Amino acid sequence: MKQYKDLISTVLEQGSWQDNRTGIRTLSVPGAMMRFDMNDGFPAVTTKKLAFKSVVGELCAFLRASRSAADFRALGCKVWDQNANENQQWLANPHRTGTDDLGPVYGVQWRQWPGYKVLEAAAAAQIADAERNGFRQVAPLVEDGVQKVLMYKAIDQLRECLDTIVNNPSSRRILFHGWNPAVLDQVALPACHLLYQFIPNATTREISLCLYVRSNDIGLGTPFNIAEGAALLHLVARLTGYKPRWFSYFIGDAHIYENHMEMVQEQLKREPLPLPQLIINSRVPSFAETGKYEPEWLEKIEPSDFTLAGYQHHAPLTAPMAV
Ligand SMILES: Nc1nc(=O)c2c([nH]1)NC[C@@H]1CN(c3ccc(C(=O)N[C@@H](CCC(=O)O)C(=O)O)cc3)CN21
Ligand SMILES: O=c1ccn([C@H]2C[C@H](O)[C@@H](COP(=O)(O)O)O2)c(=O)[nH]1
Repeated sequence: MKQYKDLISTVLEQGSWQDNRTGIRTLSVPGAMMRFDMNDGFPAVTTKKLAFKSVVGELCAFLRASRSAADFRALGCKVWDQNANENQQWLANPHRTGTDDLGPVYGVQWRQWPGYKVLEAAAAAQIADAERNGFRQVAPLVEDGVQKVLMYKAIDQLRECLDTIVNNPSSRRILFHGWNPAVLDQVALPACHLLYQFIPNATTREISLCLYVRSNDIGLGTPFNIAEGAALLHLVARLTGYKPRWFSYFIGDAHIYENHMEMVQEQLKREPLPLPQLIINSRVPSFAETGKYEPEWLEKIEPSDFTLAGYQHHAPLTAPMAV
C-alpha cells in the first residue's frame, strides 16, 4: 500500500488548511487518485491495522439496504453510532425516526433508489412501457391543467449492474449512484463514496471498478473505503464470472484532520508490508464455475464469508472521528 503513503505525503506537502462543519480543521487537497491492481493482492493498509471485520460488516449492511446503526452493529460495524446518535443537527432533524436511525443512506440508494415518473394520463403507451419496467401508478395529479399520473419504483441499481455485467458486458453504463439530491435533507450524512462504475472485459474475463469519493478522511475513512470497494469488486466478480483486476479510486476533497497528524506521520516512518489475499467463502457460488446466475447472494452474504489470508500489519493506530 505504497499508494496510501504517497497520498498522505501529497496532502502533507501540498495541502492547505480548511475549515469545515465539524470544527476540526483539515489539511486538504482538491483531487487525488490511487489505482490498485488486484493481482498484487488485496489493498488492506499495512502501515496500521485495518478494522477488516468492521469493513465487511459495513459492506453487508449496505448490501441489505440498512438504515439503522443497530443493524450495522449487529453485523460487526460500530463506526456509524456517532453519526446516528451524536450529531446535534441530525438529532434535531424531523426525518430522524429514532435512536440509531441514519435515514436512507448508501445501501437504501444502492438497492431501493426511490424512482418517480410523472406521465400524461393520456399517454397509454408510455404508461404501459413504464409498467413493464416495474413502475406502478401511485396517484393521479394535475399539472398546468393537464391530467397526469405519478408512477413509482424502488430501483435496485446494484442488481441492475450485475444483470448488465452478465447480459451486456460491453456496456459503458454499468454504474450505481449514492448521491440522491431528493433525500439529502433526510440523512445523517450525505454519501461520501458515491459513484461506482464497473468495467468488465468480456475478452480477458477481468472486471475493474472506478469509485468516486467526494470527501475523504484520509486518516480513518480512506483505508476503510478502499477495502470496502475492493471487497465489493471481488464479490461482484464472483457472482458474475469475472476475475477482479483494477480498482481506481478518485477523491474530491482529500483531507487529513488536524488531530490525525500524528497517526499519519507515524505511518510515513513505516515500511509497507506484502499485501494479503481476500478469500470469499466457497459457499458463495462462482458463476464462472456453476454457470448459474445467483445475484441473491448480494443479500445473503455474511461478514464471516470474507477473510483476509496472510494479513501482516504494523501496530494499530487510532484517533478520534470528527462528527
Ligand atoms: N469524520 C468522519 N470520517 C469518516 O471516515 C467517516 C465519518 N466521519 N462518518 C461515517 C463513516 C464512518 N467511517 C469510519 C469511521 C470510523 C472509523 C474508525 O474509527 N476506525 C477505527 C477502528 C474502527 C473499529 O474498530 O471498528 C480505526 O482505527 O481504523 C473508520 C471509518 C467512515 N466515515
Ligand atoms: O465513507 C466515508 C464516510 C465519511 N467520510 C468522511 C469524509 C469527511 O471527513 C466526513 C464527512 O463530512 P462532510 O462534511 O459531509 O464531507 O466523513 C469518509 O471519509 N468516508
